[in-house]
This record gives sequence, C-alpha cells and structure tokens, in this order.
Amino acid sequence: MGLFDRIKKSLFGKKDDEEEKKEEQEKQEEVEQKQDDSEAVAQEEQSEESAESDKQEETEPIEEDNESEASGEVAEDEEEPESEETAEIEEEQETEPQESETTEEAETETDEEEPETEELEEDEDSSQEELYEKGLEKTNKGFGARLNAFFAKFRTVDEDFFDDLEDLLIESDVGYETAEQLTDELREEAKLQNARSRDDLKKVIVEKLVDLYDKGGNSEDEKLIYHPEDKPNVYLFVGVNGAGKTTTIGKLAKRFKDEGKSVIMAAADTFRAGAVEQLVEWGKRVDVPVVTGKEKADPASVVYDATERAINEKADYLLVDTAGRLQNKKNLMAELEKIQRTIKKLLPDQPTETLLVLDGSTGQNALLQAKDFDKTTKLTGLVLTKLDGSSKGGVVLAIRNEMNLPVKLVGLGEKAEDLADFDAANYAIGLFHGLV
Ligand SMILES: Nc1nc2c(ncn2[C@@H]2O[C@H](COP(=O)(O)OP(=O)(O)OP(=O)(O)O)[C@@H](O)[C@H]2O)c(=O)[nH]1
Repeated sequence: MGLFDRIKKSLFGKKDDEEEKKEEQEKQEEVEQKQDDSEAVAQEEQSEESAESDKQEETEPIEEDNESEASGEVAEDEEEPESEETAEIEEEQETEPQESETTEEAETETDEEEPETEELEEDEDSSQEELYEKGLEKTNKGFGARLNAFFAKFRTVDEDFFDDLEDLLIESDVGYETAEQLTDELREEAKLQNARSRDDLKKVIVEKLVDLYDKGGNSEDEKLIYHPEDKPNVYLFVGVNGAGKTTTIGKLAKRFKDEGKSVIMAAADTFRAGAVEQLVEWGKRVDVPVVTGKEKADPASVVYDATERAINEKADYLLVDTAGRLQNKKNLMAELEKIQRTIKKLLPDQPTETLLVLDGSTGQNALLQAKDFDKTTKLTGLVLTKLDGSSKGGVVLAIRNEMNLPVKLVGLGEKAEDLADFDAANYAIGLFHGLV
C-alpha cells in the first residue's frame, strides 16, 4: 500500500467508509423510489382498466354493478393503506439490515482480497503505528490539537487565514523559513484544488504536511545501512551532551540482538565518567559486551581496542558512543576526526553510519545543531530522540525541509523498545489521528 493510501485509510478511512455507506443507501432509496413509482403507474393503469371494464359492464344488472363498485372500493380502500404501510415497513426493514450487510460485505471483501504475506506486513505496520501513536501522544495533543482548534475557528479562506496558519507553524517549532515556504505552497495548493470548505482545507494541509514528512518519498534511503559482507558494520554516534546517544545505542543493541546479530559497544565518552557507567549498564541489560578504557583515556584508543575485538570476534555490529562536550567545539571536532581515522586504519570502508543524535524536544535548537555538525563532521543520517517529550512536533518538519540528511531513527520513549525507524506515514498518523 502506498504512503498516501496508508495515511488516507488511517486518517480519513472512517469518513470514506461512512460516505460509501451513505452513497449505497442513497442508491438503494433511489431504486426503491423507482419501484414505488412503477408500482404506482401500474396501479393507475389497473384502475383505469377497471374503470373501462366498469363502463363496458354498465349494461349488466345494477346489483352486480353495485357489487363490482363496492368490491372495487373495498379493494381500493384495502390496497391504499396496505401499500403505504408496506412501503414504510419495507423501507424500515430494508434500510436496517442493508447497513449491516454493507459493512459485513466490505469486511469480507477486504479479508478475501489481501494475501497472507500482506497480513503479516500489516501486523508489523500496526505495531509500529501503535508505537508512534503512543510516543506522539503529547505532540498529538499539542501541535495536532492546535491545528484542529485553528480549523474550528475557520470562517473563510483569505490572507488572514494563511497568516494565522504561518504563526501557528512557527509557534510549533517549524521555524520561520519552513513555515513561510509551507504557507506559500498551501496557498497555491488550496487555489489549485479550489479548496473552500473547512474539510477541503484540512485535507490539503494534512496532505502537504505529510508530503514534507515524507520528503523524497524513498524510505529505503532512510533505513540503517548494513553490509553483511563487511563485518563489523561500525556505527558512530555523535551529538551534544544529553541528546540521547547512549540510550539510542542501548536500544539499538537490543534490537540487533533480538534479530540474532552479534553486537559490541564501545564507551568512547571517556570525558564523562557517568557516560561509561551508563553504557556498561545498558550492556548488562541487553547482554552485549562493552569495551571501556580508563577514565580520561584517549577515546581513540578505546575505539581502536573495540574495533580490533569486533574484527576478531566477527561481530555484525560495533556501536561507538562518543563524548558530547569538550572544552571547546574545535577539540570535540578534532576528537571525532581522530576516532574516524582510527577506525579507518583497521577498516578502511568504515564507519558504515555516522549518526548525529539530536534531542527533538529542543525545537529549533536541534536544527541549529544539525546544521553546525553537518559542516564539520561527515554524517550519514540523523536520530531524533525524545519526540515523546515534545508537544510541538514541528522540528521534524524543519529538519526534513532544511537538511539534506535522512532521519534514520526516532526515539519515542525511554524504554529499550521505544526506538523506531523513521516512517513518514506513521509519524503523520501519530500526529493527526483522532483529529482529522
Ligand atoms: N523520554 C525520552 N527520554 C530519552 C530518549 N532518549 C534518551 N532519553 C533520556 O535522555 C537522557 C540523556 O540520554 P543519554 O543517552 O544519556 O544522552 P547522551 O547523548 O549519551 O549524553 P552524554 O552521555 O552526556 O553525552 C537520559 O535520561 C535518557 O533516558 C527518548 O527517546 N525519550
């Protein structure tokens, strides 16, 4: 199923079903009306015929004439209320069971149409969808609900409408540049689609937002890279203090372990003692070995040891945690470069991934950090953490619009399983469900 189909099914699906049912009912009523009409015509013709035969029978005895008139009246008296009542009853009876029949039919049809493999994929899809729904609850109640309240106030599509929308997007961390661009595009799109009603506009706006979340639309580019022939696949995690590097590495180690892969972690954040302990703790929790060094040891030496071990043990993955803050930015960048050089000494094609971890709840600050790191470190993708802690949600849009880097993972909670591949459809569903 395509991205828009999935979103449409999930967000607008109920409405579409209702519309379909309504159309079905209207069609049925039309058919009944036609039947009634033809019955009425038939009745008229019949009464005309009987009137004619009455005329023909005028010559016959008066008694019989009376009888036939009487019987005609009785017949008419009986027929009329009967046909009205029956029509009413028929209508009542027919509409009710038909409604449930339509639903049943629709359900059976979809059941029959979809092959088993798709059902399994759908199961996976729905568990990811649930993770997003749960993780984005706060954003849904914040950004999503603000958007909904904005529509509730909707009167007419004019310049004020688009100005207010732009303000709302800026307030929701979308950022000035993206908000302006988005509003301009929406103005055009609304004109193009001749969207005038509240529902039309809502659809145009949600579609446009989803389009931006899906930027490029090629989710394959957003998947974490894994080369089975290139073991170990080294993933280097960079980012400022507290962004969620250690937590993301722990969560990912669990995921890979659960997939049956062998994993080693390297605690190269020797700058902060607590960071090493934290990774060791994750190692115990998910049963993955952690290579550590002495306090304040050269992080590159820890990475060297860990890379050697990963090569010797033919590990599938080596996940490297780095320091978030040094005395100054220049030192931090120099340290990251040294780590990259050290890995390349042993494995020239590594690291497979250099992922910048950003705290998604810091809004525009996350975007600034992304731009900053992107200038100095060769990155392959982004990880947006703590999206469960943000009621704004706009930063994802800003990052998608202003960065040429894929968002590969999102953190949707503190638990080991609260890490998901970024998925535009699930993100949009989590953000807008219950609102559109
Ligand atoms: N709610 C929530 N909390 C998260 C998420 N990811 C990380 N955290 C929390 O954020 C805090 C900081 O995470 P760390 O993994 O220690 O961050 P770090 O980047 O390794 O920080 P340093 O080790 O200081 O460089 C911890 O309390 C984590 O539990 C997430 O997706 N959701």
